[in-house]
Amino acid sequence: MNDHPQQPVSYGLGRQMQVYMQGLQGQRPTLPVSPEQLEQQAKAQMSQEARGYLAGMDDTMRSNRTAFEHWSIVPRMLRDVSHRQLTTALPGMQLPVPLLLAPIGVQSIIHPDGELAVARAAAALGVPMILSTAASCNIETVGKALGETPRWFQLYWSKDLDLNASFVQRAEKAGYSAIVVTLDTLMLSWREQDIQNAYLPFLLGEGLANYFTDPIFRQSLPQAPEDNPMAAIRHFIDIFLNPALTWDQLGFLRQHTNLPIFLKGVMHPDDAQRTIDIGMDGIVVSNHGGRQVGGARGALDALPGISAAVQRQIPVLFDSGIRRGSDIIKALALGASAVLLGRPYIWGLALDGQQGVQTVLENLLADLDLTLALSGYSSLDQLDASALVHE
Ligand SMILES: Cc1cc2nc3c(=O)[nH]c(=O)nc-3n(C[C@H](O)[C@H](O)[C@H](O)COP(=O)(O)O)c2cc1C
Ligand SMILES: CCCCCCC(=O)C(=O)O
Repeated sequence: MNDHPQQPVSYGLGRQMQVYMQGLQGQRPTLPVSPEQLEQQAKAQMSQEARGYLAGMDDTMRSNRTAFEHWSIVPRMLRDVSHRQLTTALPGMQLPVPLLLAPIGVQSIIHPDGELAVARAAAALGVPMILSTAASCNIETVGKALGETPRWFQLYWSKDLDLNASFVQRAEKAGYSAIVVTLDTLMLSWREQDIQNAYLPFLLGEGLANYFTDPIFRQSLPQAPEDNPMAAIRHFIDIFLNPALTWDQLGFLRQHTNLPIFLKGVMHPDDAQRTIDIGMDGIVVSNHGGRQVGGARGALDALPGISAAVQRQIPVLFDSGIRRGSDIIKALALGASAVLLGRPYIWGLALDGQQGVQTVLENLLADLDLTLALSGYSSLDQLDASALVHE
């Protein structure tokens, strides 16, 4: 089954046959295979607060999905797709698959093992993970759980420059190989469900592991967070909100790390050009999964214009609305080098911890591998806009 050394048996045909063979022994998949059913089942077992926090603006999330529906793959036939290549090259690194786990904060509200369960699943499959600044488990502990698996660190740029530098240095020391600075969350949006539930996990001290373990953060407090958590939370809120941030301040990061720096949340070609002008290494086209700007453009609709502006000078990554293998193919054909998976792995986490995340990833990679082959492509670099029509 696995005659190609670069392809683990769990992709494509291997995964498909494994599931059918288990069916012959009376076993059914433990998690829903369809993303829609997975979402429904996961939400049904979450607390109202966790479900509300995971939500986004309905209209922007709908735009994200509609954008995918307007592009169709045009399959090509008889092109020998017996050996597929899912690796993708980014500056200074080779990714085993064109997929990374998007930074998602405060996973302890979804499952008690949170980011650790996700890291173990990522490590089992070699899928790179991006750890959020607002994680419920710290940079070093998650780094250890990942072993040799590639990991990136997502930075929320706070008002405290020394703290930003400290986070990046900790990430570098713990083996993280890129920094992702998120631009679209300098403040939290008007989140209707959270407001209705009067719930924000950070105010309960959740999702602050990186802050509470940081020497720079700790030295700004009157007392240690363990002794006076409310003072620590108040200081966090004070420095987190940073609406005054501008492009010219990002250069500071360059002086503090040699790691590649990606800017996440770019939705306009001029902002993509600005990213190149200030010497950054990559872009993540994203509207934060429809969580920040209501009435915003679907992220995939922004991708062709940004790819055209960037002209492959730096890699363009993509997220917001990836649910199936065909979605990944569409994003890659429109110029992305890789995609970030958001909520689907969190639904797997909610339903079955580490195993749930692993199953979601195995299914998605199998779907990607088969859809790529059946569309007539054997490697990702063959994909371009000619693989699609817009209708
Ligand atoms: C509950 C939740 C928390 C998130 N936390 C972060 C975060 O801490 N940092 C960040 O850059 N993006 C965060 N994101 C955005 C994701 O990285 C990603 O952009 C988004 O989930 C992609 O959309 P999708 O979920 O529709 O695939 C979060 C998203 C969700 C759903
Ligand atoms: C006040 C802390 C906000 C952290 C934001 C985490 C995030 O990106 C999201 O909820 O979305």
